[in-house]
Amino acid sequence: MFKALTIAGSDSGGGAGIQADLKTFQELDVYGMSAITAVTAQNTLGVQGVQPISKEMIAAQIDAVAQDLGVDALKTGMLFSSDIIITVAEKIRHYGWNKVVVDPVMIAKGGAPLLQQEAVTAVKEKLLPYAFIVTPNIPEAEELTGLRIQSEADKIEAAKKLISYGVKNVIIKGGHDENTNESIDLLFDGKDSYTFTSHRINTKNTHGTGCTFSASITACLAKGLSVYESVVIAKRFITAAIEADLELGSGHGPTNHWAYKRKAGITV
Ligand SMILES: Nc1ncnc2c1ncn2[C@@H]1O[C@H](COP(=O)(O)OP(=O)(O)O)[C@@H](O)[C@H]1O
Ligand SMILES: Cc1ncc(COP(=O)(O)OP(=O)(O)O)c(N)n1
Repeated sequence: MFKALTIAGSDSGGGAGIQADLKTFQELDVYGMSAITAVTAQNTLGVQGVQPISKEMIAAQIDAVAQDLGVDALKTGMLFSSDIIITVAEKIRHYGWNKVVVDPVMIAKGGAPLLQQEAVTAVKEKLLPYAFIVTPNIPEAEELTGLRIQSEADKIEAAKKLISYGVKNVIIKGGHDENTNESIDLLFDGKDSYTFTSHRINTKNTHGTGCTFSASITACLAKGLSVYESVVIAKRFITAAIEADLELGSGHGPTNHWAYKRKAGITV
């Protein structure tokens, strides 16, 4: 039994956040656990409300999981404030967890802020030193490094800067690079870089792609796969999930978390 923890926000619409993470863990045969950092009122049209959880309650959720169930790997998603980031980083340090995937969630697809602007420094200084893998999209990588990203060389430069903050591996995702008909994710391990390419799927239903991708990586790390192997599986998982997108709601619909297993012919 492999176990993964997500420390992230709740998306009432079920497409992103904790809900996407737990669906992904389940589909990849990993037992999923959660520490909720914020509750959002959210659907495919956008975010209608955000209520952060107190840092004491977040710490209590993490302790409850750590002290009884155990954690093989964890991911962080929406962390909202500096206080929450510092609380989570302190728990990661305390429990000595090293399979830590940081998805530095900043802004939802509809434009709603999921991280306070003044908390960007806390991500860099307090959380990234504990990250085994960080998975920014292009705007997030630009915000964290202050660099403009327009080419593969720019992605490598930005990845090097992120490594200088103490991260072991960087994946800069290509979903926002709409100048190409491909979606190219770049992995940099501090020495070598690797690209993972899929055709760009023409759909508006990409709500929760980043959460689902980072949760897939976390599940694979929990099972003992290498970083490279985990990204291979995560890319297959998210591509299948976007290809078989769900026409739910009237805005940006969620991805299809069943698709990867169904593609492999596994049905119940
Ligand atoms: N239209 C698309 N077609 C194919 N893959 C996509 C598409 N949009 C996003 N992806 C993939 O989904 C994952 C999440 O990327 P991205 O959308 O950049 O993250 P985020 O949701 O954090 O903004 C990456 O693996 C990326 O390549
Ligand atoms: C509660 C919550 N967490 C994270 C996100 C952002 O998810 P992401 O996978 O980056 O997808 P989009 O917001 O780009 O659709 C969220 N919306 N809600």
